[in-house]
Amino acid sequence: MNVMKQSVQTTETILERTHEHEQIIFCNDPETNLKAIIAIHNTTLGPALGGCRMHPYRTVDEALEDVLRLSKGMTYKCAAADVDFGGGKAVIIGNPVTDKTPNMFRSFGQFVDSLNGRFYTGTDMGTSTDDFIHASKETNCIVGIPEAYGGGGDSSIPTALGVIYGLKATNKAVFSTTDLSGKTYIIQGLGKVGYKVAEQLLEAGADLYVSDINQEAVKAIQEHAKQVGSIARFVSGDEVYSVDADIFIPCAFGGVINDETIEKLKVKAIVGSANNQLLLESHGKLLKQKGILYAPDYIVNAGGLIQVADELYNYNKERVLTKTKSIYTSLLEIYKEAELDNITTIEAANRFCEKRIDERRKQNSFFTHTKRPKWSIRK
Ligand SMILES: NC(=O)C1=CN([C@@H]2O[C@H](COP(=O)(O)OP(=O)(O)OC[C@H]3O[C@@H](n4cnc5c(N)ncnc54)[C@H](O)[C@@H]3O)[C@@H](O)[C@H]2O)C=CC1
Ligand SMILES: O=C(O)CCC(=O)C(=O)O
Repeated sequence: MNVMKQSVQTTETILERTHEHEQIIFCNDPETNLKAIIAIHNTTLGPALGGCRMHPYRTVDEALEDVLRLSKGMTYKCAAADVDFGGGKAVIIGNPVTDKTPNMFRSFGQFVDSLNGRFYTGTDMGTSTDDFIHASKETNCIVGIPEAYGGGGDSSIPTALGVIYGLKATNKAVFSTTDLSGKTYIIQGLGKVGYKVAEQLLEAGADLYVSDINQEAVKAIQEHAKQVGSIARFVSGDEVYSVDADIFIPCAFGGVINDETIEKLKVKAIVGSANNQLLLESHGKLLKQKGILYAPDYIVNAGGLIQVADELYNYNKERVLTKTKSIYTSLLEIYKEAELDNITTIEAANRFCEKRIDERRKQNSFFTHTKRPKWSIRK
């Protein structure tokens, strides 16, 4: 009896905790050791679209928290980038270095397919385009696979480009120049996105501080720095927040901007690809009080989304580059609005996205005619 009561309460707690989301799918396949969660946050703008992360979460609770936050972020990212998709994301519980198998990703593809076009997915932290070649054998709802397999290719390339445009806009706002040289940047995470950002900054003549638990990536970027006559100094995970530099570029995990790290930060701005950089929205206020300009993560890192969304409309490289470039102007507009209304940059960005979603919800309020959705091109 007590056990029954407890389990009912637990279910209610989960429903309360996920009340902002439309649908949560828990996926278990003992044959392939797949344990995954797919979260669909909001499909007002279209079917959910968002990458799949693989991480050795310590508990299912930690994985659930991550996927809830990531999928909500995708709803805002889609609205800001003006693509007709909604917010969704997936997480696979496991170590990306030791636990991956092709069959695990085929199994994941089967779960995605069972959603019948409500969720499209591709790479994120801990997953690669190769993983999704396996998943794409089971479903058409995979994006970001190589062009040779019918996809648009590695989405971290436009993501990194978007970060560079974000850095130019922020340099313009803080230092009155779009020139990236002559400044020092701290990059946390030299993975698919961070490494490409580091290369482009070094080539532009910037000095870097870099931090990654993967020493191979650190060595490789230091070698690249030597070749182009710049410097990439290694800093440990503890030191990364207190380095005296101009801009902090988080390109690894979320929640890195919190009470503890804000106290240490000496930079003038934060512009990075990591999703959910602010542990809480209130940390945006603390940054503002400290005079640190925060570039909202989902504006800066939208390049990958722009590319994978475009794949679903018949991919066009020029269009992707033009839309990615517009991250520069979007960010400057957000900085301006935040200043005018004396609000934080994340408040200004959220307000813009919520307005766009509300307007679309109203437009969808009456039936016109049966139409084939644009996004079913590949069905
Ligand atoms: N791949 C993409 O196109 C997009 C990625 N993002 C976000 O950008 C971030 C990075 O994504 P990817 O580069 O794709 O991931 P990735 O898995 O390729 O790279 C992550 C890097 O962070 C490093 N790392 C892990 N723990 C660390 C720690 N404690 N300190 C320093 N480095 C650490 C890893 O060793 C790895 O080199 C993630 O938050 C992801 O959600 C956002 C939009 C698109
Ligand atoms: O970049 C991608 O492959 C998909 C978009 C996404 O998941 C993201 O922007 O976080």
